[in-house]
Amino acid sequence: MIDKVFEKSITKQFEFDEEVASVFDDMLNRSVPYYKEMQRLSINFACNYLKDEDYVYDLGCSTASTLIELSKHCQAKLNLIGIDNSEAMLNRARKKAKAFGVDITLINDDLHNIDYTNAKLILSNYTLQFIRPLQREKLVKKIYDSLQSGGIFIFSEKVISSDSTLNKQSIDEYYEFKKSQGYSEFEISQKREALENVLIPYTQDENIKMILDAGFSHCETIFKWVNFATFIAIKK
Ligand SMILES: Nc1ncnc2c1ncn2[C@@H]1O[C@H](C[S@+](CC[C@H]([NH3+])C(=O)[O-])CC(=O)[O-])[C@@H](O)[C@H]1O
Ligand SMILES: O=C(O)C(=O)Cc1ccccc1
Repeated sequence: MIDKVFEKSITKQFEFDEEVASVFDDMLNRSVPYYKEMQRLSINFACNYLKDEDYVYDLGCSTASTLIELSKHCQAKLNLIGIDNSEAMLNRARKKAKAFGVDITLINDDLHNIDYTNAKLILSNYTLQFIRPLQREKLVKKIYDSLQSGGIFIFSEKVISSDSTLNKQSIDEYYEFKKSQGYSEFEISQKREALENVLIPYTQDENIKMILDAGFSHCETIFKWVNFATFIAIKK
């Protein structure tokens, strides 16, 4: 279904409710530049590290697109676990996983409550940005502690620039992208307002610092388009 959520006047903050879930795949494809390419790269890099019986967790799995694609592209027989606290998203995830014949354990819970023990790969595309800063640092520490040695964490985030001029230019560039995807100026500004204080982006350097502070031995970006970045972090 086509995303028209922000065509009407909005009075509440952005939420992953039934209305958003019903158009979510279209929303993501039209709102995140190079979403499919970022997903393809996350999966290809992930597959380099995976072998049979490994545990893979997707934090903020939404409609399970990434886990379904991962299972199609990786040779290894994996234990796939998707976590999200939106039942509306998980309903769609269950239907899609069934339709594609992919076995995924889908858990409705807050990301902080999950035991990620023995994870080989933890994925989290465009989800940490919705976690409050102090909680975010805590979650990343938990991710680090749970990974096996040699395990990896791949995540994507909307980022900001610490240079205010460049930051403004990046926002302008992003709005041009959204216009090119068919969103009107009204929809763009409505969504920006709804996301205020809900989506809290860090700079690229802040993201890398958070990862290294948690204990990871290495972190770098494998993809970046203006203010959207994908990172890979490695636990020694
Ligand atoms: N505290 C939380 N606990 C559990 N889930 C949460 C929490 N906060 C947010 N979520 C969930 O995180 C997901 C973020 S969307 C991820 C896209 C996906 N990774 C994709 O590549 O298709 C990104 C976006 O919409 O920008 C939503 O489904 C929320 O319900
Ligand atoms: O659409 C936006 O304005 C964004 O900042 C990215 C985004 C995409 C999908 C859900 C939430 C935020």
